[in-house]
Amino acid sequence: MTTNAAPSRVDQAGQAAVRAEPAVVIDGLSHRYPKADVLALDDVNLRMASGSFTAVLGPNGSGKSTLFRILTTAVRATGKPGVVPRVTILGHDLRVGAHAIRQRLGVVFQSPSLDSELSVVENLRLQGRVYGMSGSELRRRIPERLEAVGLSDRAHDRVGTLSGGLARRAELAKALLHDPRILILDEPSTGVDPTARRQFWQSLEAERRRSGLTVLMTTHLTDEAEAADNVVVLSRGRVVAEGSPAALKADSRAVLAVATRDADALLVIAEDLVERFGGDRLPERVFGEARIELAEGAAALRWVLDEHGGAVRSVTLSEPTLEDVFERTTGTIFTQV
Ligand SMILES: Nc1ncnc2c1ncn2[C@@H]1O[C@H](COP(=O)(O)OP(=O)(O)OP(=O)(O)O)[C@@H](O)[C@H]1O
Repeated sequence: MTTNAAPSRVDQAGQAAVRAEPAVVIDGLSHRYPKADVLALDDVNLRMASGSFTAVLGPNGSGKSTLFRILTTAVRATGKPGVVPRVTILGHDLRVGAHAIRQRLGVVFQSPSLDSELSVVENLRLQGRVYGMSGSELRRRIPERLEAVGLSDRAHDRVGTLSGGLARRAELAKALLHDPRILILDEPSTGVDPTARRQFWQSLEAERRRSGLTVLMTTHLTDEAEAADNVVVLSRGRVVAEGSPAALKADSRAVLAVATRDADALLVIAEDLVERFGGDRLPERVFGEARIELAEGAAALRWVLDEHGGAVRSVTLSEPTLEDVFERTTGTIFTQV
């Protein structure tokens, strides 16, 4: 018998538990490329809440693309001896549920995946057929998606004639065509100018608000990572930092940057600063400039000017940025590739 009674406490608790279930659960994920004998991922553990936005930052070779390939089901994780990785996406185990996962996953690749000889609409029709969409469904969805990414007026143009930024938005329309629950993007703004990047992100944000999409993105750009709910920093296949951008910066100390006229003087000042103020020297971004992360920034700044004012060309004290967090945790200079 069915009733219209309000859900019991147990039902409500059960529904809340379902809602609270993370969209992505990664436990003990390792991957070794057997031929090269490279351990590209080493015991990665992550949770992605449903509807959240996670950015994966890391230097070249840190394992970002490997993580992307595994989560998009293109590569099967090898694990490590004695440890079977467990990856669950929308409740499906990646090892046995890859087909079900693909139906609910949208993917934006770093390199173009659209046929440049076909129009935007023709590309989307092809994509729709891959997902088994019917004619009427496609006729409804394609204009909807093109409008969402601001490409309605270019629908019948050949993809090869679009600017880099518009082509990226066409890629986004393609990835969202089948209404996925999770969108995974691999460095989506590589080579795109700042205005086009902003438009791409506005389209994606609008889609997130509309549909509650869960987003995972690998990136080299800290300004993109700033917009994420959770930032994961990868280095040599391991997660070396994780948290909201604000929490990651709050865990870091102020950064004092000192430049001198003379390289020997710089060495002396940097060593003294580390010894006196217990700072950590960050990788050198600009030749002849030492950057030191320390707790007593203001006192250190005064000390540099009092003791070494004559040798100093410039000295600045800044709040930590995500670049600083990246450099401290990976030991690698942050480069915008
Ligand atoms: N197909 C492959 N065969 C062998 N080794 C690989 C393969 N792909 C990646 N690797 C190695 O695995 C490690 C991680 O590479 P991966 O491409 O995942 O890093 P990444 O963070 O995406 O780097 P990038 O930013 O340069 O794309 C590197 O040491 C890389 O050389």
